[in-house]
Amino acid sequence: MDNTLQSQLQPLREDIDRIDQDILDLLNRRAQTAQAVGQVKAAFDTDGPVLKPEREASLIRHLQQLNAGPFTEAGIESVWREIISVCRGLESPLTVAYLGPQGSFSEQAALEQFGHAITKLPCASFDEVFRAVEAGQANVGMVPVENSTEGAVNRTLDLLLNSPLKLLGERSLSIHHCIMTRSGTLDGVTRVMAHPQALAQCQGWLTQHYPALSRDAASSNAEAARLASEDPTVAAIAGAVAAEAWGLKVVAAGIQDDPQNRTRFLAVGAQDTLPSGQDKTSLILAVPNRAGAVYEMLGPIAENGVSMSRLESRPARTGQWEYYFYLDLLGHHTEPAVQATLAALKKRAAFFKVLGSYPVHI
Ligand SMILES: O=C(O)C(=O)C[C@]1(C(=O)O)C=C[C@@H](O)C=C1
Repeated sequence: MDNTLQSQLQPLREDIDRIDQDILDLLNRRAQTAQAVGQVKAAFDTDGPVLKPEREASLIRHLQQLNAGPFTEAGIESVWREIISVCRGLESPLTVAYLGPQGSFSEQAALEQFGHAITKLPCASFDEVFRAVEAGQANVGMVPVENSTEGAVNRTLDLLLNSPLKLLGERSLSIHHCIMTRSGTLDGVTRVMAHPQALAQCQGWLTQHYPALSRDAASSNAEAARLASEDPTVAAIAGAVAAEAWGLKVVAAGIQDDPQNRTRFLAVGAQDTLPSGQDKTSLILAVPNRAGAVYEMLGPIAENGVSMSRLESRPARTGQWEYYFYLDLLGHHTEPAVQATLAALKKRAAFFKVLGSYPVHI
């Protein structure tokens, strides 16, 4: 028997070649079917969006349930996000706005959520992301809303309060920060730049290792990387993707104070999202400034057996110690228990705004 490595590998690789050809045929059948879906949508729903977040989420969850392995559940999600991305792109291109420039964590979140077959629209600020979607220059926007170390991203909360856009998805990303420079060392570096959130997430490490470096805010980590690529006295804190995007060398990786550091991103758009089977509803409330008001506000949530996964407050800027409360409830706003809860909350609240229902991302 021929026992060389090559002779054993060859038939297995021939198997893989045949399987790949089958997959390719199936992918093309899927792509043609998606094009047919696109034509039906165009015929019935002249201006309706091609993107159906509820269908994408339920289809991926269903495949994960069917999966017998050894292909992993995470693998199913990332592979099908890309398959759907290409199919969706054949129906109609999806433009996604996010805080740039190239290499930002927002870009990574956008690519993980919508796949690589999108048109990217990197913006200079969160405000610009909202403006781009509101003006129809982008179909959706992807913005960070909370970080596990630093808490809420306040600008996003304020924009959600005033924007007509709705939430259509969420995604949580592991955030591993690196410190990077042109040379790969900190020789000659006098200051470190990053988004204030990232500087805060790495403050312990910076104080311990480089207390003398001045810490300067940039509009985004990727922007700090871009600046560091032009100035050898600047180090940037950003993700490894940004180092590659801007030709920088990583001096130290994983410098965030919490190794489990995560950021949750929200997708915003002009469309409503139907139930996917596992959804969240986000809303903003204000209650009168009197004793017991917050306790009473939460009553209908418990009475209807609805779970609250998040409660955040923001000053209402009235100078009266009044607050907006940002709530995430489990369930779609069309589910009876959530519907009853929202109706009761609306009756009690001085301000009430549903931001939208969207598929839960685990
Ligand atoms: O089912 C649809 O509505 C489609 O357009 C197909 C498809 C897919 O590729 O599965 C593509 C885009 C939508 O966001 C959802 C699903």
